[in-house]
This record gives sequence, C-alpha cells and structure tokens, in this order.
Amino acid sequence: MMKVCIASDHRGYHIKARLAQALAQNGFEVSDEGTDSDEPVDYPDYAKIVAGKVSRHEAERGILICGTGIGTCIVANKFPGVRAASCYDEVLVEISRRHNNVNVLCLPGDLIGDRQIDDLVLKWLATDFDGGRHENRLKKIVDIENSPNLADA
Ligand SMILES: O=C[C@H](O)[C@H](O)[C@H](O)COP(=O)(O)O
Repeated sequence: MMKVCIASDHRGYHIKARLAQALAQNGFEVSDEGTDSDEPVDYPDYAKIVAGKVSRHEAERGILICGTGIGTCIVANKFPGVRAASCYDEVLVEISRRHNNVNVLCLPGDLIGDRQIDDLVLKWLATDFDGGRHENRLKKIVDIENSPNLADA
C-alpha cells in the first residue's frame, strides 16, 4: 500500500479533505497533515510537514494544495531528496513522474475543480519514473543538493 501524506493551506482545505478520503477509498495509506479548517494559515507550516516526511522516507509521495501550487512548491524543494512540482494539467503530471520522478505534487486549488484534481492525482500516483537518460540528471540534482557551497555547484 503506497504511503501518501497530504496537506493544504486554507485555500486548499476543502479539496484536501475530500481528496484524502477519496485516496483512502482507492487503497492508499493516507496521512492528513492539516490544515483542519478554512481559517487562514501560512502554507510553509504545512508544506514543511509533508516535505519533511517525504525527505525522511516516512511517506513515498506528498500532495500539497494551496491557491496556486507555487508557495508550497518553493518550500518543498528546500528539503533534501524532495522533487516537487506545481502541475495543473495531465501532461505536466505525467511528465513530472516520467522525467523528473517528482515525489511531491503541488496543486493550485484556486484554479482547477474537484474532478480535475482527482484525475490529476490518480494519474500522478499511477505513473512510474522512466529512468534511463533521466537517472543521471537526477544524480546531478543530488550533487547540487550536496554541494557545500551552491555558488560553486
Ligand atoms: O503560493 C501561495 C498560495 O497560493 C497561497 O494559498 C496564497 O498566497 C494565500 O493567499 P491568501 O492569504 O490571500 O489567502
């Protein structure tokens, strides 16, 4: 059973609550990391929980929902081993997995509807990394992460 952790800010709260249930019903082991209402919160507080779990291999995949998918993506990509992408259509979702082995999906709750979100998430969860020529590129990302001085990377 794939472990998926999910969180949102206030703009993604309703989508996140519904999506967490739908994923559990589809056989995923889901941990819902909040937020727990549509009261305004700060997206870094929730993005860091999900990105931390993926970075520590406590979850295989993370899903974050804010208004645009941008702020959560900025936060998540600061965590070692996290490859986060903000995606809003089926092509981006598919390529994010096949080429970039994206492990945290950041969705724009303000811009796409419930049904589209479900389709995008299920496609993203079901799509494998192609490997091959893309492996070496991901290794280079790890090298950059591990550079003591990024300016020299
Ligand atoms: O990238 C950031 C997200 O889209 C946030 O959901 C958004 O900035 C929150 O805005 P507001 O405080 O106006 O609800």
